Amino acid sequence: MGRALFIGRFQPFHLGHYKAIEWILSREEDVVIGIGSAQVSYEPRNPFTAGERALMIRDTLRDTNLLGHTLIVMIPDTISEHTKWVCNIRTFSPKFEVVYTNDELSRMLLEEAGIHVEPIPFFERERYSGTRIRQLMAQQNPEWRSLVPAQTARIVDSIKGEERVRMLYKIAQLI
Ligand SMILES: Nc1ncnc2c1ncn2[C@@H]1O[C@H](COP(=O)(O)OP(=O)(O)OP(=O)(O)O)[C@@H](O)[C@H]1O
Ligand SMILES: NC(=O)c1ccc[n+]([C@@H]2O[C@H](COP(=O)(O)O)[C@@H](O)[C@H]2O)c1
Repeated sequence: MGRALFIGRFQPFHLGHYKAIEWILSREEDVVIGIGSAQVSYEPRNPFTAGERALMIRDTLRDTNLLGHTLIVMIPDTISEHTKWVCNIRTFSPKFEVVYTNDELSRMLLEEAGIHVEPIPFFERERYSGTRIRQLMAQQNPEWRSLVPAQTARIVDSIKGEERVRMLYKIAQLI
């Protein structure tokens, strides 16, 4: 039991992410939630700002009493300078013993830097996927609401997020 880092883009924060955090906290004392691609927003694959994503996570964890075991940090990308990304992680996160991620590029970069990496079991991956949720939002299909915590849905509504995703897909000619 120590401190872990869990990295993701959380576009948006969904129930698969929430179950992953519960699972990590069944093995670790504390989890640092690293909001990856923190500098990116208003893109079809990354519609929400780092601040909006932080609110989705904070409000969900506060209402489920996990907030006291978590810390949210922003991790900006180093775009094509992949070897510098681990340096960003060390700059923006407090020290940790292990990183949880299923992203293969992240795993490779972290392991090459001598960091211990563990995978996360997927929870109902066919349902809980950021890509699928953004597609449903772009189609204005309310099914996305059953795939995210109520607190995420509330933040998305407060920023007219469904309309934003639809517009971003339209601009990119994805719908
Ligand atoms: N349903 C899930 N169960 C467990 N872990 C998940 C689930 N969905 C995503 N994760 C993991 O959470 C981390 C962050 O994921 P990310 O923010 O990319 O979500 P995603 O659903 O994979 O989104 P996208 O489809 O936009 O890539 C990754 O390691 C990812 O594998
Ligand atoms: N060079 C880089 O900036 C670099 C390399 C590997 C992963 N990452 C980031 O790590 C995060 C991985 O999270 P996902 O599991 O959501 O893909 C993403 O934000 C991704 O951009 C960044």
